[in-house]
Amino acid sequence: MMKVAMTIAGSDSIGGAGIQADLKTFYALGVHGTSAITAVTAQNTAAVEGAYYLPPEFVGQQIEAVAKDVPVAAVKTGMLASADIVREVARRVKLHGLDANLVVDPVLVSTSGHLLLDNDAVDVVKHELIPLALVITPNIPEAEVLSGKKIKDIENMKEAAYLLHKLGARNVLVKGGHANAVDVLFDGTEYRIYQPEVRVPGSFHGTGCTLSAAIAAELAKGGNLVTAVEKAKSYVTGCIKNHLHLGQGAFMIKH
Ligand SMILES: Nc1ncnc2c1ncn2[C@@H]1O[C@H](COP(=O)(O)OP(=O)(O)OP(=O)(O)O)[C@@H](O)[C@H]1O
Ligand SMILES: Cc1ncc(COP(=O)(O)O)c(N)n1
Repeated sequence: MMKVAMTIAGSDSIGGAGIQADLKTFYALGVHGTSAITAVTAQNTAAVEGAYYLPPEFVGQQIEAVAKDVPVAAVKTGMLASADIVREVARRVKLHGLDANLVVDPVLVSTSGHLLLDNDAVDVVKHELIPLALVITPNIPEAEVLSGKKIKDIENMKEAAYLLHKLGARNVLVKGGHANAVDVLFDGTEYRIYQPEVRVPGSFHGTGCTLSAAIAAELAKGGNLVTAVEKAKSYVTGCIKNHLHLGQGAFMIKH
């Protein structure tokens, strides 16, 4: 039977990141994609021009409608917008037993520089959502904010992963797209280094969303985390290699 994955994230009108990237990834990797939208953004490859947050209880209602109807094998979270939405998502994850394969992408700021999570929500993500996660997938700036540690090299990525693991996530993947595209996975005991097949020059929109959605898709199909990350990295590298120059800002990756 086809496996079901869910994304809890924001809508991106230009179709490169957020819910749109996640559903394309789920489709490409052969799982049925479902969604709970947290916010609707008016954005393009150059800027986020506006963001409209949905009421937290309506985010919860979307999760409930899906979870009571189909078996959700894996979930990823992306843009969560406000502290109250984060609290509602954490509550629903527990209520519907969605934490076994929960991938938390702690999205803070867009590539174009817009805040996608209110400042007062950062502590709620740290203390209420991250402890439920099978894996969290911060990029370097997010790992710096969440761990309080400056990151300059792979040793620093390992140190940040170690500190973030203490928040209660079962695994931590620090992504190196903002450096040399080497990613570091820490499971509490061992560090694994994922080398990119190639580091493509340029700035890309939606790479992090795509990677976390691909990890969720591979987990939904029954893979373990180490191979799910490996396959997800290879999927996102392929999308980056096939990028398109559609807009005025960051490149659009191609699924
Ligand atoms: N230029 C690149 N070439 C190859 N791989 C890349 C490149 N940029 C990012 N990646 C890979 O893409 C994945 C996403 O990492 P990245 O650090 O870009 O996340 P992010 O900053 O959250 O993404 P987003 O642009 O969606 O915010 C990682 O596996 C990273 O190594
Ligand atoms: C709705 C939404 N979710 C996530 C991102 C992050 O992606 P990026 O860092 O590539 O801008 C985004 N821009 N918009």
